[in-house]
Amino acid sequence: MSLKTGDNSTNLIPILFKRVCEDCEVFLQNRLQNLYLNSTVDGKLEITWFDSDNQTGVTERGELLSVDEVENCVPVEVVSEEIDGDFVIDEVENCESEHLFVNDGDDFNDDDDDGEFEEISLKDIDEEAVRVSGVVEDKERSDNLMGEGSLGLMGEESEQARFLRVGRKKDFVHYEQFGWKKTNVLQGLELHTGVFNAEEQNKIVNYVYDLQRMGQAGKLRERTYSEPRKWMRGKGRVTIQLGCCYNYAVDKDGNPPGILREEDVDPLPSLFKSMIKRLVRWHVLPPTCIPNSCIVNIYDEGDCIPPHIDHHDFLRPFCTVSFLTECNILFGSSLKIAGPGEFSGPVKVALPVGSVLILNGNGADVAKHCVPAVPAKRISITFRKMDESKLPYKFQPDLELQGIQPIAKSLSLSKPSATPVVKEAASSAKQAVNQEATKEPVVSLFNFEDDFPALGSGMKPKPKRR
Ligand SMILES: O=C(O)CCC(=O)C(=O)O
Ligand SMILES: [Fe+2]
Repeated sequence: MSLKTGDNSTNLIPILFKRVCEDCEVFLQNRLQNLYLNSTVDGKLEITWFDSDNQTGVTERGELLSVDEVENCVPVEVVSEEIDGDFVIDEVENCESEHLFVNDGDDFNDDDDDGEFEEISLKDIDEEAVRVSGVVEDKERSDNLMGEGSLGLMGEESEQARFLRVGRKKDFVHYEQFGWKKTNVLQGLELHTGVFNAEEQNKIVNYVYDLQRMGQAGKLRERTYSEPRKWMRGKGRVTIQLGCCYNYAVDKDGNPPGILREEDVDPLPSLFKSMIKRLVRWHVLPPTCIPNSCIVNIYDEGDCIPPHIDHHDFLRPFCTVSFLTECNILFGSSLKIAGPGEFSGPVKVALPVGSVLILNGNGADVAKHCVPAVPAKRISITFRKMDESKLPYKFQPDLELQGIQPIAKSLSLSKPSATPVVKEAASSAKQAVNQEATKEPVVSLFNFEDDFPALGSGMKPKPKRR
Protein backbone atom coordinates (compact mmCIF):
# COMPACT_ATOMS: atom_id res chain seq x y z
CA MET A 1 0.00 0.00 0.00
CA SER A 2 2.26 2.73 -1.11
CA LEU A 3 -0.38 5.02 -2.57
CA LYS A 4 -0.96 7.97 -0.32
CA THR A 5 -3.81 10.01 -1.55
CA GLY A 6 -3.65 12.71 1.08
CA ASP A 7 -6.08 15.57 1.08
CA ASN A 8 -5.45 16.33 -2.54
CA SER A 9 -6.31 12.86 -3.70
CA THR A 10 -8.87 14.02 -6.21
CA ASN A 11 -6.09 15.81 -8.10
CA LEU A 12 -4.58 12.45 -8.89
CA ILE A 13 -7.66 11.09 -10.58
CA PRO A 14 -7.43 12.73 -14.00
CA ILE A 15 -3.78 11.68 -14.19
CA LEU A 16 -4.54 8.13 -13.15
CA PHE A 17 -7.26 7.73 -15.74
CA LYS A 18 -5.37 9.33 -18.62
CA ARG A 19 -5.00 6.99 -21.61
CA VAL A 20 -6.24 4.07 -19.61
CA CYS A 21 -8.20 1.37 -21.39
CA GLU A 22 -11.78 0.64 -20.31
CA ASP A 23 -10.89 -2.48 -18.34
CA CYS A 24 -8.09 -0.79 -16.50
CA GLU A 25 -10.35 2.15 -15.82
CA VAL A 26 -12.85 -0.11 -14.09
CA PHE A 27 -10.05 -1.70 -12.14
CA LEU A 28 -8.56 1.62 -11.07
CA GLN A 29 -11.96 2.98 -10.31
CA ASN A 30 -12.73 0.09 -8.00
CA ARG A 31 -9.45 0.57 -6.21
CA LEU A 32 -10.02 4.25 -5.78
CA GLN A 33 -13.52 3.66 -4.58
CA ASN A 34 -12.22 1.40 -1.92
CA LEU A 35 -9.89 4.14 -0.85
CA TYR A 36 -12.74 6.56 -0.62
CA LEU A 37 -15.12 4.34 1.27
CA ASN A 38 -15.67 4.62 4.96
CA SER A 39 -14.42 7.99 5.79
CA THR A 40 -14.44 9.14 9.36
CA VAL A 41 -17.66 8.65 11.23
CA ASP A 42 -18.37 11.12 14.00
CA GLY A 43 -14.76 12.15 13.90
CA LYS A 44 -13.53 8.65 14.68
CA LEU A 45 -10.75 7.21 12.63
CA GLU A 46 -11.82 4.65 10.12
CA ILE A 47 -9.87 2.58 7.71
CA THR A 48 -10.67 2.80 4.06
CA TRP A 49 -8.49 0.05 2.77
CA PHE A 50 -7.27 -3.13 4.32
CA ASP A 51 -4.33 -4.93 2.85
CA SER A 52 -4.86 -8.52 3.88
CA ASP A 53 -1.43 -9.64 2.74
CA ASN A 54 0.44 -7.19 4.89
CA GLN A 55 -2.30 -6.76 7.48
CA THR A 56 -2.09 -3.04 7.16
CA GLY A 57 -4.74 -0.42 6.62
CA VAL A 58 -5.10 2.97 5.03
CA THR A 59 -7.18 5.78 6.41
CA GLU A 60 -9.45 7.94 4.36
CA ARG A 61 -6.68 10.48 4.18
CA GLY A 62 -4.28 7.96 2.79
CA GLU A 63 -2.31 7.41 5.96
CA LEU A 64 -0.74 4.00 6.14
CA LEU A 65 -1.53 2.11 9.32
CA SER A 66 0.55 -0.68 10.75
CA VAL A 67 -0.93 -3.94 11.99
CA ASP A 68 -1.03 -2.56 15.52
CA GLU A 69 -2.64 0.63 14.44
CA VAL A 70 -5.26 -1.27 12.51
CA GLU A 71 -6.00 -3.32 15.57
CA ASN A 72 -6.19 -0.24 17.72
CA CYS A 73 -8.37 1.53 15.27
CA VAL A 74 -11.08 -0.91 14.50
CA PRO A 75 -12.49 -1.60 17.95
CA VAL A 76 -13.63 1.99 17.98
CA GLU A 77 -16.14 1.07 15.33
CA VAL A 78 -16.59 -2.64 15.76
CA VAL A 79 -18.30 -4.27 18.64
CA SER A 80 -17.57 -7.91 18.63
CA GLU A 81 -17.51 -10.68 21.10
CA GLU A 82 -15.59 -13.83 21.05
CA ILE A 83 -17.65 -16.93 21.34
CA ASP A 84 -16.03 -20.29 21.39
CA GLY A 85 -13.12 -18.96 19.44
CA ASP A 86 -15.27 -17.26 16.85
CA PHE A 87 -15.85 -13.59 16.69
CA VAL A 88 -19.46 -12.74 16.36
CA ILE A 89 -19.76 -9.29 15.02
CA ASP A 90 -22.55 -7.33 16.52
CA GLU A 91 -23.58 -3.82 15.75
CA VAL A 92 -20.98 -2.51 13.44
CA GLU A 93 -20.78 0.92 12.08
CA ASN A 94 -19.90 0.83 8.42
CA CYS A 95 -19.18 -2.83 8.20
CA GLU A 96 -15.59 -2.58 9.08
CA SER A 97 -15.99 -5.87 10.81
CA GLU A 98 -15.84 -8.29 7.99
CA HIS A 99 -14.59 -5.82 5.46
CA LEU A 100 -11.53 -4.80 7.34
CA PHE A 101 -10.73 -7.58 9.64
CA VAL A 102 -11.81 -10.23 7.37
CA ASN A 103 -10.89 -8.04 4.46
CA ASP A 104 -12.71 -8.87 5.15
CA GLY A 105 -27.61 -30.62 -9.21
CA ASP A 106 -29.55 -29.27 -9.92
CA ASP A 107 -29.76 -32.23 -9.22
CA PHE A 108 -32.84 -31.66 -7.73
CA ASN A 109 -33.28 -32.79 -11.21
CA ASP A 110 -30.79 -34.32 -13.52
CA ASP A 111 -30.99 -34.34 -17.23
CA ASP A 112 -30.92 -37.68 -18.83
CA ASP A 113 -29.83 -38.38 -22.34
CA ASP A 114 -33.17 -38.00 -24.00
CA GLY A 115 -33.49 -34.43 -22.98
CA GLU A 116 -36.10 -35.08 -20.33
CA PHE A 117 -35.26 -34.06 -16.84
CA GLU A 118 -35.75 -36.36 -14.01
CA GLU A 119 -35.67 -35.49 -10.38
CA ILE A 120 -32.64 -37.00 -8.81
CA SER A 121 -31.39 -35.58 -5.62
CA LEU A 122 -32.81 -35.22 -2.16
CA LYS A 123 -32.68 -38.45 -0.32
CA ASP A 124 -34.17 -39.09 2.99
CA ILE A 125 -33.06 -36.17 5.07
CA ASP A 126 -32.20 -38.10 8.18
CA GLU A 127 -30.01 -40.48 6.29
CA GLU A 128 -28.35 -37.64 4.56
CA ALA A 129 -27.79 -35.84 7.82
CA VAL A 130 -26.09 -38.90 9.20
CA ARG A 131 -24.00 -39.03 6.08
CA VAL A 132 -22.87 -35.49 6.52
CA SER A 133 -22.13 -35.98 10.14
CA GLY A 134 -18.89 -37.62 9.28
CA VAL A 135 -19.73 -40.52 7.09
CA VAL A 136 -19.23 -38.33 4.11
CA GLU A 137 -17.08 -40.80 2.31
CA ASP A 138 -20.14 -42.83 1.49
CA LYS A 139 -19.61 -42.52 -2.21
CA GLU A 140 -22.21 -45.06 -3.15
CA ARG A 141 -24.93 -43.17 -1.43
CA SER A 142 -23.69 -39.97 -2.90
CA ASP A 143 -23.88 -41.44 -6.37
CA ASN A 144 -27.40 -42.54 -5.73
CA LEU A 145 -28.32 -39.12 -4.53
CA MET A 146 -27.05 -37.51 -7.63
CA GLY A 147 -28.24 -40.20 -9.96
CA GLU A 148 -31.22 -42.36 -9.30
CA GLY A 149 -33.30 -41.98 -6.25
CA SER A 150 -35.48 -39.26 -7.60
CA LEU A 151 -38.01 -37.98 -5.17
CA GLY A 152 -39.96 -36.55 -8.03
CA LEU A 153 -39.77 -33.00 -6.89
CA MET A 154 -39.98 -31.75 -10.40
CA GLY A 155 -43.31 -33.51 -10.71
CA GLU A 156 -44.72 -33.24 -14.16
CA GLU A 157 -42.69 -30.25 -15.08
CA SER A 158 -39.58 -30.46 -17.11
CA GLU A 159 -36.43 -28.76 -15.99
CA GLN A 160 -36.75 -26.52 -19.02
CA ALA A 161 -40.16 -25.31 -17.90
CA ARG A 162 -38.89 -24.57 -14.43
CA PHE A 163 -35.85 -22.85 -15.81
CA LEU A 164 -38.03 -20.66 -18.00
CA ARG A 165 -40.04 -19.50 -15.05
CA VAL A 166 -37.10 -18.14 -13.11
CA GLY A 167 -37.45 -14.39 -12.69
CA ARG A 168 -34.25 -12.50 -13.31
CA LYS A 169 -33.37 -8.98 -12.44
CA LYS A 170 -29.93 -7.82 -13.46
CA ASP A 171 -30.26 -4.11 -13.80
CA PHE A 172 -29.87 -2.82 -10.30
CA VAL A 173 -28.72 0.75 -10.36
CA HIS A 174 -27.71 3.08 -7.62
CA TYR A 175 -25.21 5.77 -8.37
CA GLU A 176 -22.89 7.10 -5.75
CA GLN A 177 -20.34 9.82 -6.11
CA PHE A 178 -16.69 8.96 -5.54
CA GLY A 179 -14.50 11.95 -6.02
CA TRP A 180 -15.50 13.32 -9.39
CA LYS A 181 -17.03 10.14 -10.67
CA LYS A 182 -20.49 8.65 -10.27
CA THR A 183 -20.51 4.90 -10.01
CA ASN A 184 -23.26 2.35 -10.06
CA VAL A 185 -22.41 0.62 -6.82
CA LEU A 186 -24.92 -2.15 -7.60
CA GLN A 187 -23.34 -3.14 -10.91
CA GLY A 188 -23.01 -6.93 -10.93
CA LEU A 189 -25.91 -7.63 -8.60
CA GLU A 190 -28.58 -10.06 -9.79
CA LEU A 191 -31.73 -11.44 -8.24
CA HIS A 192 -33.07 -14.75 -9.52
CA THR A 193 -36.49 -15.63 -8.15
CA GLY A 194 -38.33 -18.94 -8.13
CA VAL A 195 -35.17 -21.02 -8.31
CA PHE A 196 -36.24 -23.41 -5.55
CA ASN A 197 -39.91 -24.25 -5.23
CA ALA A 198 -41.82 -24.65 -1.99
CA GLU A 199 -41.24 -28.36 -1.75
CA GLU A 200 -37.53 -28.02 -2.37
CA GLN A 201 -37.28 -25.19 0.13
CA ASN A 202 -38.95 -27.42 2.65
CA LYS A 203 -36.46 -30.21 2.06
CA ILE A 204 -33.54 -27.87 2.33
CA VAL A 205 -34.81 -26.20 5.48
CA ASN A 206 -35.49 -29.53 7.17
CA TYR A 207 -32.04 -30.61 6.23
CA VAL A 208 -30.56 -27.47 7.75
CA TYR A 209 -32.50 -28.19 10.95
CA ASP A 210 -31.03 -31.66 10.99
CA LEU A 211 -27.59 -30.20 10.62
CA GLN A 212 -28.33 -27.80 13.43
CA ARG A 213 -29.45 -30.61 15.71
CA MET A 214 -26.30 -32.50 14.88
CA GLY A 215 -24.21 -29.44 15.56
CA GLN A 216 -25.89 -28.98 18.92
CA ALA A 217 -25.29 -32.63 19.72
CA GLY A 218 -21.60 -32.24 18.88
CA LYS A 219 -21.89 -34.51 15.89
CA LEU A 220 -20.39 -32.08 13.40
CA ARG A 221 -16.75 -31.16 13.23
CA GLU A 222 -15.81 -28.56 15.78
CA ARG A 223 -15.53 -25.54 13.54
CA THR A 224 -18.54 -26.45 11.39
CA TYR A 225 -21.23 -25.36 13.80
CA SER A 226 -21.25 -22.11 15.70
CA GLU A 227 -24.04 -20.89 17.93
CA PRO A 228 -23.58 -17.50 19.55
CA ARG A 229 -24.64 -16.51 23.00
CA LYS A 230 -27.55 -14.17 22.63
CA TRP A 231 -27.90 -11.43 25.12
CA MET A 232 -29.79 -8.80 23.20
CA ARG A 233 -31.68 -8.19 20.01
CA GLY A 234 -29.54 -8.25 16.95
CA LYS A 235 -26.86 -10.35 18.56
CA GLY A 236 -25.51 -13.27 16.67
CA ARG A 237 -26.92 -15.89 14.43
CA VAL A 238 -26.19 -19.56 14.07
CA THR A 239 -23.71 -20.44 11.35
CA ILE A 240 -22.83 -23.75 9.76
CA GLN A 241 -19.68 -23.69 7.68
CA LEU A 242 -19.13 -26.38 5.10
CA GLY A 243 -16.14 -26.79 2.80
CA CYS A 244 -13.96 -24.38 4.72
CA CYS A 245 -13.67 -22.63 8.02
CA TYR A 246 -13.90 -18.89 7.76
CA ASN A 247 -12.55 -16.59 10.44
CA TYR A 248 -14.46 -13.32 10.77
CA ALA A 249 -11.82 -11.50 12.79
CA VAL A 250 -8.48 -12.15 14.42
CA ASP A 251 -9.34 -15.00 16.76
CA LYS A 252 -8.00 -15.89 20.19
CA ASP A 253 -5.16 -17.86 18.61
CA GLY A 254 -4.16 -14.83 16.56
CA ASN A 255 -5.40 -16.32 13.30
CA PRO A 256 -6.00 -13.59 10.75
CA PRO A 257 -9.37 -13.10 9.13
CA GLY A 258 -10.19 -15.22 6.11
CA ILE A 259 -10.18 -18.94 5.40
CA LEU A 260 -8.39 -20.91 8.09
CA ARG A 261 -6.54 -23.34 5.89
CA GLU A 262 -5.52 -25.70 8.64
CA GLU A 263 -9.00 -26.05 10.08
CA ASP A 264 -11.21 -28.94 9.18
CA VAL A 265 -14.94 -28.59 8.70
CA ASP A 266 -17.53 -30.94 7.23
CA PRO A 267 -17.67 -31.01 3.45
CA LEU A 268 -20.57 -29.88 1.30
CA PRO A 269 -23.33 -32.48 1.55
CA SER A 270 -24.92 -33.91 -1.56
CA LEU A 271 -28.07 -31.90 -1.13
CA PHE A 272 -26.11 -28.67 -1.23
CA LYS A 273 -24.13 -29.91 -4.21
CA SER A 274 -27.46 -30.52 -5.89
CA MET A 275 -28.36 -26.92 -5.22
CA ILE A 276 -25.08 -25.76 -6.71
CA LYS A 277 -25.64 -27.89 -9.75
CA ARG A 278 -29.01 -26.28 -10.28
CA LEU A 279 -27.54 -22.81 -9.93
CA VAL A 280 -25.08 -23.51 -12.70
CA ARG A 281 -27.48 -25.41 -14.92
CA TRP A 282 -30.10 -22.71 -14.65
CA HIS A 283 -27.70 -19.91 -15.55
CA VAL A 284 -27.73 -18.42 -12.10
CA LEU A 285 -24.00 -18.95 -11.46
CA PRO A 286 -21.40 -19.23 -14.24
CA PRO A 287 -19.69 -22.61 -14.80
CA THR A 288 -16.40 -20.77 -14.29
CA CYS A 289 -17.13 -20.08 -10.65
CA ILE A 290 -18.66 -23.21 -9.16
CA PRO A 291 -18.84 -22.85 -5.37
CA ASN A 292 -16.94 -25.32 -3.21
CA SER A 293 -17.92 -23.98 0.19
CA CYS A 294 -20.91 -22.50 1.92
CA ILE A 295 -22.06 -20.85 5.08
CA VAL A 296 -25.54 -21.48 6.38
CA ASN A 297 -26.92 -18.58 8.39
CA ILE A 298 -29.82 -19.38 10.71
CA TYR A 299 -31.44 -16.16 11.87
CA ASP A 300 -33.95 -16.13 14.69
CA GLU A 301 -36.39 -13.27 14.73
CA GLY A 302 -34.39 -10.11 15.41
CA ASP A 303 -31.05 -11.56 14.28
CA CYS A 304 -29.06 -9.68 11.67
CA ILE A 305 -25.84 -9.69 9.72
CA PRO A 306 -23.98 -6.39 10.02
CA PRO A 307 -22.66 -4.41 7.07
CA HIS A 308 -19.74 -6.07 5.39
CA ILE A 309 -18.04 -6.95 2.14
CA ASP A 310 -17.37 -10.65 1.73
CA HIS A 311 -13.72 -11.61 2.05
CA HIS A 312 -11.61 -11.90 -1.05
CA ASP A 313 -10.49 -15.37 -0.10
CA PHE A 314 -13.73 -16.09 -1.95
CA LEU A 315 -14.06 -15.46 -5.65
CA ARG A 316 -16.76 -13.47 -7.35
CA PRO A 317 -19.53 -14.05 -8.10
CA PHE A 318 -20.95 -15.71 -5.03
CA CYS A 319 -24.56 -16.02 -4.03
CA THR A 320 -27.00 -16.30 -1.20
CA VAL A 321 -30.19 -18.39 -1.25
CA SER A 322 -33.12 -17.41 0.99
CA PHE A 323 -35.53 -19.56 2.96
CA LEU A 324 -38.45 -19.39 5.40
CA THR A 325 -39.08 -15.64 5.56
CA GLU A 326 -38.69 -12.85 3.07
CA CYS A 327 -36.40 -10.16 4.37
CA ASN A 328 -34.55 -7.13 3.12
CA ILE A 329 -30.91 -6.83 2.34
CA LEU A 330 -29.43 -3.34 2.29
CA PHE A 331 -26.73 -2.10 -0.05
CA GLY A 332 -24.65 1.03 -0.19
CA SER A 333 -21.08 2.15 0.19
CA SER A 334 -22.02 3.48 3.59
CA LEU A 335 -24.49 1.66 5.83
CA LYS A 336 -25.31 3.05 9.23
CA ILE A 337 -26.45 1.62 12.53
CA ALA A 338 -30.00 2.66 13.27
CA GLY A 339 -30.54 0.66 16.47
CA PRO A 340 -29.92 -2.81 17.87
CA GLY A 341 -29.69 -5.03 14.80
CA GLU A 342 -31.07 -2.23 12.65
CA PHE A 343 -29.22 -0.55 9.83
CA SER A 344 -29.98 2.00 7.20
CA GLY A 345 -28.70 2.43 3.71
CA PRO A 346 -29.70 3.78 0.35
CA VAL A 347 -30.88 0.58 -1.34
CA LYS A 348 -33.18 -2.09 0.00
CA VAL A 349 -33.69 -5.32 -1.91
CA ALA A 350 -36.33 -7.81 -0.78
CA LEU A 351 -35.18 -11.40 -0.88
CA PRO A 352 -38.12 -13.70 -1.59
CA VAL A 353 -37.92 -17.25 -0.32
CA GLY A 354 -36.51 -19.59 -2.93
CA SER A 355 -34.60 -16.73 -4.55
CA VAL A 356 -30.90 -16.43 -5.23
CA LEU A 357 -29.03 -13.17 -4.96
CA ILE A 358 -25.81 -13.01 -6.98
CA LEU A 359 -23.11 -10.69 -5.70
CA ASN A 360 -20.54 -9.66 -8.23
CA GLY A 361 -18.67 -6.60 -9.44
CA ASN A 362 -19.38 -3.38 -7.59
CA GLY A 363 -22.37 -5.02 -5.91
CA ALA A 364 -19.92 -7.34 -4.16
CA ASP A 365 -16.88 -5.13 -3.79
CA VAL A 366 -17.90 -1.50 -3.64
CA ALA A 367 -21.30 -1.64 -1.95
CA LYS A 368 -21.47 -3.19 1.48
CA HIS A 369 -24.45 -5.31 2.35
CA CYS A 370 -26.25 -6.24 5.53
CA VAL A 371 -29.44 -7.93 6.65
CA PRO A 372 -31.16 -5.93 9.39
CA ALA A 373 -33.03 -7.73 12.17
CA VAL A 374 -35.24 -10.23 10.40
CA PRO A 375 -39.00 -10.17 11.09
CA ALA A 376 -39.18 -13.93 11.68
CA LYS A 377 -36.96 -16.98 11.52
CA ARG A 378 -34.96 -17.04 8.32
CA ILE A 379 -32.27 -19.23 6.81
CA SER A 380 -29.82 -18.27 4.11
CA ILE A 381 -27.14 -20.33 2.42
CA THR A 382 -24.22 -18.40 0.97
CA PHE A 383 -22.32 -20.41 -1.63
CA ARG A 384 -18.80 -19.28 -2.48
CA LYS A 385 -15.83 -20.59 -4.44
CA MET A 386 -12.55 -20.36 -2.62
CA ASP A 387 -9.51 -18.77 -4.16
CA GLU A 388 -7.19 -21.63 -5.23
CA SER A 389 -4.38 -20.24 -3.12
CA LYS A 390 -6.57 -20.18 -0.01
CA LEU A 391 -7.95 -23.71 -0.10
CA PRO A 392 -7.87 -25.59 3.20
CA TYR A 393 -4.83 -27.85 3.30
CA LYS A 394 -6.99 -30.96 3.54
CA PHE A 395 -9.41 -29.79 0.88
CA GLN A 396 -10.35 -32.45 -1.66
CA PRO A 397 -11.86 -31.17 -4.90
CA ASP A 398 -15.24 -32.73 -5.43
CA LEU A 399 -15.73 -34.52 -8.74
CA GLU A 400 -19.46 -34.00 -8.52
CA LEU A 401 -18.91 -30.30 -8.77
CA GLN A 402 -16.69 -30.43 -11.80
CA GLY A 403 -17.75 -29.86 -15.35
CA ILE A 404 -21.28 -28.75 -14.54
CA GLN A 405 -22.66 -27.05 -17.62
CA PRO A 406 -25.60 -24.71 -18.01
CA ILE A 407 -28.57 -26.19 -19.82
CA ALA A 408 -29.14 -25.02 -23.35
CA LYS A 409 -31.42 -22.08 -23.71
CA SER A 410 -33.81 -23.70 -26.09
CA LEU A 411 -35.50 -21.87 -28.95
CA SER A 412 -38.62 -21.79 -26.91
CA LEU A 413 -36.94 -19.16 -24.81
CA SER A 414 -37.30 -16.61 -27.52
CA LYS A 415 -40.92 -17.48 -28.23
CA PRO A 416 -43.52 -15.34 -26.60
CA SER A 417 -43.50 -17.88 -23.86
CA ALA A 418 -43.70 -15.13 -21.35
CA THR A 419 -46.72 -16.87 -20.03
CA PRO A 420 -48.65 -15.35 -17.15
CA VAL A 421 -46.43 -17.37 -14.88
CA VAL A 422 -43.32 -15.79 -16.29
CA LYS A 423 -44.86 -12.40 -15.88
CA GLU A 424 -45.70 -13.26 -12.33
CA ALA A 425 -42.10 -14.15 -11.63
CA ALA A 426 -41.01 -10.95 -13.29
CA SER A 427 -43.31 -8.78 -11.31
CA SER A 428 -42.42 -10.45 -8.07
CA ALA A 429 -38.77 -9.74 -8.80
CA LYS A 430 -39.68 -6.17 -9.52
CA GLN A 431 -41.55 -5.86 -6.29
CA ALA A 432 -38.64 -7.39 -4.52
CA VAL A 433 -36.69 -4.21 -4.83
CA ASN A 434 -37.42 -1.08 -2.93
CA GLN A 435 -34.99 1.70 -3.09
CA GLU A 436 -36.77 3.76 -0.56
CA ALA A 437 -35.04 1.85 2.14
CA THR A 438 -34.31 4.95 4.07
CA LYS A 439 -35.04 8.61 3.97
CA GLU A 440 -31.68 9.14 2.31
CA PRO A 441 -31.88 10.33 -1.26
CA VAL A 442 -31.87 7.55 -3.76
CA VAL A 443 -30.31 8.45 -7.03
CA SER A 444 -30.80 5.26 -8.88
CA LEU A 445 -33.52 3.78 -10.97
CA PHE A 446 -33.80 0.36 -12.43
CA ASN A 447 -35.98 -1.45 -14.81
CA PHE A 448 -37.04 -4.99 -14.63
CA GLU A 449 -37.09 -7.14 -17.61
CA ASP A 450 -36.87 -10.83 -18.06
CA ASP A 451 -33.70 -12.22 -19.51
CA PHE A 452 -35.64 -13.54 -22.37
CA PRO A 453 -38.14 -10.97 -23.50
CA ALA A 454 -40.98 -12.00 -25.75
CA LEU A 455 -40.40 -11.47 -29.43
CA GLY A 456 -41.17 -7.98 -30.52
CA SER A 457 -41.04 -6.71 -27.01
CA GLY A 458 -38.93 -3.81 -28.20
CA MET A 459 -35.77 -2.27 -26.96
CA LYS A 460 -34.50 -2.32 -23.45
CA PRO A 461 -35.48 0.81 -21.63
CA LYS A 462 -32.28 2.52 -20.62
CA PRO A 463 -31.69 3.02 -16.92
CA LYS A 464 -32.06 6.65 -16.02
CA ARG A 465 -28.92 8.40 -14.98
CA ARG A 466 -28.45 11.59 -13.20
O1 LIG B 1 -28.33 -13.85 4.83
C1 LIG B 1 -28.09 -13.31 3.76
O2 LIG B 1 -28.88 -13.28 2.83
C2 LIG B 1 -26.75 -12.64 3.56
C3 LIG B 1 -25.63 -13.46 4.10
C4 LIG B 1 -24.30 -12.82 3.87
O3 LIG B 1 -24.17 -11.68 3.57
C5 LIG B 1 -23.11 -13.64 4.01
O4 LIG B 1 -23.21 -14.82 4.37
O5 LIG B 1 -22.01 -13.11 3.77
FE1 LIG C 1 -22.14 -11.27 2.81
